[in-house]
Amino acid sequence: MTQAAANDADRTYDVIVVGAGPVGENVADRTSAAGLSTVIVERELLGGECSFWACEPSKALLRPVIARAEARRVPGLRQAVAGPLDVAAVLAHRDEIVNHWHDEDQVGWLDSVAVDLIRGHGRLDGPRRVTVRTPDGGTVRLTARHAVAVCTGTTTALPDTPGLDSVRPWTNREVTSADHAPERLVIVGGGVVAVEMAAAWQGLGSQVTMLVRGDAGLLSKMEPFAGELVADALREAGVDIRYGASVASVFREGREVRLTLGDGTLLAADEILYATGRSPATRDVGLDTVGLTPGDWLPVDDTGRVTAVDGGWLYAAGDVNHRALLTHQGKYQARMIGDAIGARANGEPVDDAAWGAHVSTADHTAVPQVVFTDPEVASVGLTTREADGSGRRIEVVDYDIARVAGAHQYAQGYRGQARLLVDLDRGTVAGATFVGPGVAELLHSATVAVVGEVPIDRLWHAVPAFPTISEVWLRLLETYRDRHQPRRRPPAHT
Ligand SMILES: Cc1cc2nc3c(=O)[nH]c(=O)nc-3n(C[C@H](O)[C@H](O)[C@H](O)COP(=O)(O)OP(=O)(O)OC[C@H]3O[C@@H](n4cnc5c(N)ncnc54)[C@H](O)[C@@H]3O)c2cc1C
Ligand SMILES: NC(=O)c1ccc[n+]([C@@H]2O[C@H](COP(=O)([O-])OP(=O)(O)OC[C@H]3O[C@@H](n4cnc5c(N)ncnc54)[C@H](O)[C@@H]3O)[C@@H](O)[C@H]2O)c1
Repeated sequence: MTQAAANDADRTYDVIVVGAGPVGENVADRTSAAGLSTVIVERELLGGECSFWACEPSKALLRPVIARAEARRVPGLRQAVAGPLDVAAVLAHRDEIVNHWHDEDQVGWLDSVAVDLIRGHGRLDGPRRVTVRTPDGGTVRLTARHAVAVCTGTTTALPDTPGLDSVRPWTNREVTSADHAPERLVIVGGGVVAVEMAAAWQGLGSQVTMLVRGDAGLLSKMEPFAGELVADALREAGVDIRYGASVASVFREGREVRLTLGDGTLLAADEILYATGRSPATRDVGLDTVGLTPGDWLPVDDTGRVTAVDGGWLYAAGDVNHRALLTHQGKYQARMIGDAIGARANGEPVDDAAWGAHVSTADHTAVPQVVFTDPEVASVGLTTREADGSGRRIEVVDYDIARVAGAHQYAQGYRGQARLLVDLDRGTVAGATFVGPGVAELLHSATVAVVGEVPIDRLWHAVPAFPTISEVWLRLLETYRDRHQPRRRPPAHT
């Protein structure tokens, strides 16, 4: 039964989940599957940021931009896609993907997995208790027999730049739901949201200017060549990327946003997007009632229990625990956490050894991510910088993907780069990064290799089909082998 009555007095459930983004939904699904009565509290739309203002709409905007760029590299097809995109059709498709910002599909799914829904703003109210302020002004008081899971996600972190309050800056919400391409769009930031949205809106007709602080380049948390290749392509698409650029002040005059940069440069735009990272949505969830500080992230152990709270009843999953701000990784945590809550409540053993059924071990060593730009960036596990500080003996193996036969078939003038990090003591892959058109679907092979700790010797038997871009695996193995077993020179023929 969903949509529990708004002012249904006090109610008791086995499990209360606050926040019905992709992560909260999955926690609730698993606790319900364990036979626990479960209620989920959501103040906006079921499906959360990801479904309506992040992953889904952003990928809908990017897909035609990437497809067109790729088609333009295929001889014989290039001429057919020389023109501009049909922006109205792209936006209409985006609207369909987000179901016009309605969540009845998710409500139906919740019903099918026997989870109750209460619409409203949830706040902790002491141990195991949650109070919900409902849209009609009512209050529902909930008590959990076993667990409360906070899955409230994040919002855009905005700096305190003078004037920012008054300009109505775009965040991920406006940039993914806009109904037209602004003529001039300034993007502050050089991370994942910034590069994806720069690619999308430049492709849809805006003149994009990126203001990137410092000199670390784009995508600074990834291998440096990732940001470099993406920057090259963005520039070729017409994006103006300015490094070492900060916004000193900003104001809106009429419809125009006026900026003064740190070096005194003046800039004008129609909209300004802040893609400057995320803040936990914990300011108003009653953390103070359980001894925590409002606005903080919620660090957890590997079974998802909030470490700073006694009693083991409070869990946090997804963005809000700050482990990996990605939908798939949050949903992975949710499955483990939901099952761990179920095991504990049912008096069953908790399998909390590394890689066990109730722990999110992969959060530490094997987080996959794809950046959906042209070229795509796909990475999992350690980067070279992380390896440097890890104390592990790591060897870096690089290969130019353009030299792979599958890449020649894929696109004329293919540009791409692959990097494997080999753990020399274990003889396994510790990390991988692929940059290039069409590499997103290569990533899961690397994730399996990292999580499965597949020995390099065994990887020789995983034969990539010819002529696919996956043959880069073979070239990486050959590069590694030839370094360790230099070719011997055959004797001269006499
Ligand atoms: C532009 C953009 C693009 C992205 N693209 C990708 C991508 O392609 N792939 C990927 O893996 N990740 C992507 N991400 C990250 C992804 O969106 C997040 O990792 C994911 O949404 C986290 O899910 P969550 O359930 O933890 O939080 P959210 O999706 O933020 O959901 C939290 C939910 O909790 C609700 N809530 C909050 N407080 C309360 C309260 N007090 N009471 C009741 N309900 C409450 C909110 O309304 C919301 O529905 C992207 C992020 C952005 C900003
Ligand atoms: N395809 C995907 O998987 C995908 C897509 C989008 C977002 N996400 C996730 O969402 C999260 C948020 O993305 P994001 O791009 O907002 O964060 P991010 O941490 O990737 O990048 C933030 C950027 O803003 C800059 N910045 C921070 N504060 C600033 C300030 N005060 N002034 C100027 N610049 C500042 C940083 O230097 C960095 O370049 C990330 O963790 C990301 O993994 C994932």
